[in-house]
Amino acid sequence: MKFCDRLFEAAKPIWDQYHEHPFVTGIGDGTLDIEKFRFYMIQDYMYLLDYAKVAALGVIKADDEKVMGHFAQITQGILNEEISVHKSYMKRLGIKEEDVKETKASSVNLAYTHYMLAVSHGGTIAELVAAILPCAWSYWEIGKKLDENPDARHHEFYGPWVTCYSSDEFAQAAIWLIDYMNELAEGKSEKELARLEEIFLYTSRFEYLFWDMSFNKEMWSFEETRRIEV
Ligand SMILES: Cc1ncc(C[n+]2csc(CCO)c2C)c(N)n1
Repeated sequence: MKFCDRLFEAAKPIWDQYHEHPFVTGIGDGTLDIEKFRFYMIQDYMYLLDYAKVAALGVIKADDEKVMGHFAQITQGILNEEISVHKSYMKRLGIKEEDVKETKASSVNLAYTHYMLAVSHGGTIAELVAAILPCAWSYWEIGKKLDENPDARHHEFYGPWVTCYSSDEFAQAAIWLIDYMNELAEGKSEKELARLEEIFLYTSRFEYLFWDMSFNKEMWSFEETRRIEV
């Protein structure tokens, strides 16, 4: 059994819930309230900028030239391709650059990105990969599942999102990270593997919370700052 099979089994109870979440099913059948998607887009745009920084830390932490190049490609892909899907949605939704700059990160978004950044700054390359793997891998799983509905990619509004995340390019990015995680796990002690699994499960949980926060348009769930607008 490869290490990623173990990770997949351990995370299954969390990942199964992504597929049932109303935000995800709503993208698939086109019923998701556009205002919820608007909230998600702005928070996700901020998330991606931090993810691009984490991938750039991969360039720093890796010592193999090919691996360094791959991480550089992830950063480049996010900044120049994935973000272009976000930009086109933002245009359709009338979201301006200033709107994004003026918006604060939600509690879940901040906790998630700062957890990834902390693990990546302080940890090994294996810990960095464990932290970012649920992001790439679970979106691929979600994209594939949504694409099983032949109408999903043709939906007038959510179609481009489904097409983007079920694309071969995203599949390849996820597969590369899975293979690299398996390679990094080889020869590690059970203590080290358990630490990698712990990180993987934490960011898997954050992925669920990100869907849920978007569905509820939740910024900070206490009275004082509830008035922060998006
Ligand atoms: C909260 C959140 N989680 C995951 C993704 C998806 N994603 C982000 S970067 C990347 C490419 C990795 O190679 C992928 C698939 C997202 N957009 N937002």
